[in-house]
Amino acid sequence: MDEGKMDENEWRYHGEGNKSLVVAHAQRCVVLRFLKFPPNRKKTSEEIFQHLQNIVDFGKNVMKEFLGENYVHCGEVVQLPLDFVKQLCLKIQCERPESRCDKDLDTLSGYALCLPNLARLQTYRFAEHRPILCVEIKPKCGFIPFSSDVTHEMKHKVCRYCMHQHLKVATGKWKQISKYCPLDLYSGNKQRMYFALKSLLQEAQNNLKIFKNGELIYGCKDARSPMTDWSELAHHLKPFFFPSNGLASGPHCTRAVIRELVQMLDLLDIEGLYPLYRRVERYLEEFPEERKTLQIDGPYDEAFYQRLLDLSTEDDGTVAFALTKVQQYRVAMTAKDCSIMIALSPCLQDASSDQRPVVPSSRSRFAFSVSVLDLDLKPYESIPHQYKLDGKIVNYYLKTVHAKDATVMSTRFKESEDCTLVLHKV
Ligand SMILES: O=P(O)(O)O[C@@H]1[C@@H](OP(=O)(O)O)[C@H](OP(=O)(O)O)[C@H](O)[C@H](OP(=O)(O)O)[C@H]1OP(=O)(O)O
Ligand SMILES: Nc1ncnc2c1ncn2[C@@H]1O[C@H](COP(=O)(O)OP(=O)(O)OP(=O)(O)O)[C@@H](O)[C@H]1O
Repeated sequence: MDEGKMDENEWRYHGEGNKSLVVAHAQRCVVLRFLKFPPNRKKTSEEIFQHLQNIVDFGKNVMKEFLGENYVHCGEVVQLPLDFVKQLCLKIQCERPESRCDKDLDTLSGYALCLPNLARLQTYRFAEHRPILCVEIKPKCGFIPFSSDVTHEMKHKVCRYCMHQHLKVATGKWKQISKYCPLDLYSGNKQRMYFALKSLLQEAQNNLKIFKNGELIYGCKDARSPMTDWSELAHHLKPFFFPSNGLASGPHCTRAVIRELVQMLDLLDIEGLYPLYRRVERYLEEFPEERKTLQIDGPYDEAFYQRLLDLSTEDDGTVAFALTKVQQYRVAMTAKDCSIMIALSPCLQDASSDQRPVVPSSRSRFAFSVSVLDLDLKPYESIPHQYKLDGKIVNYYLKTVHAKDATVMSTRFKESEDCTLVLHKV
């Protein structure tokens, strides 16, 4: 990319989350990922550069180690002409979903991340004439906490995602409860995985997006503008799968990535972690200058990674123990909130001779690539928020859903809500 000759007309809005906004190049397989901030919270250019560089280092030194070299694309920090960024920001503003406009794209620093466009195939040079389908799933936390610090019995039965659904609908984030449960998707049981994918299709929320040739064709921008028309989706998908019947590769690829268990670095659950966070906090209040030595805000280097590998849960009362658990928790939180992109492109019968990974479905064959994205380390400061939110989710669930079920129909809870059940009624 020639940063000296940037033209906003060559870029189009691609998507955004809570903290960053992505634009894709119209011809080339690259995207630019910009940070976003609330209007009154501006950061200096130097802080933004450091933040982006930390994201790259964390991807390189930590997440590649946990998830595998092939699945993590760290990209690089680029400096862009401020004029280009300002024009681009104006150009894409009308395409942004209303619910995301509480934060502004950073147009002051000129820094962004340049990454491969993961909605395209990553395993070989992209041939422009081939159609590409890409499924993006944000699976969320796929296990029930096993820590003895958990105080609510319900957390051993109903997973955080399923409980959180009730609070999200009550607060108007989404209109209806999704039947998707991450434990189904991660189960390895075909029927449960099928149910999970079907439920994602029925109620995509921010957990499922489908792109065709890089354009979003299925997904939910926000509760106000759902974009989930099944017949339109079928129309888009038909050329990919007809005459074979059924999606072939998604769950298998996903499972290969998920098997790595990074999420389970959350060994103590937020309930067990919070007192350790407080211990680190007390230490930092006394010795603020130690923040750097403890690598709270980076650098996320090899030494940082090595310390994450200590899985002991025996608390010797030290700050070092507390710090290790805090850093492991931050990594687990990151893995619980990342997305997986599976790009698929139909290929010819002899494609295996090109040494591309190929998924055979009943009739068609697909070259594919799998990538994990949004691997920014969760901030240390978000731990108190996590602690409060956890209590809020469980209490809301216990007060409303479970209480109602217990009085109206005592057996209904077990049948409909228990995430540890193996089979679903379909
Ligand atoms: O807490 P959760 O589970 O609601 O996750 C938040 C996500 O909400 P979700 O439930 O997936 O709709 C939330 O996603 P949305 O903004 O709702 O699309 C963010 O990913 C948030 O991360 P961050 O604060 O931007 O780093 C996520 O916050 P973290 O908990 O990962 O810090
Ligand atoms: N390298 C990439 N290639 C293609 N699309 C991407 C890439 N990176 C991000 N995207 C798209 O942009 C969207 C927003 O990116 P991302 O999830 O990183 O945002 P975020 O604000 O950091 O997320 P969160 O809401 O979890 O904080 C993704 O859902 C995905 O569709």
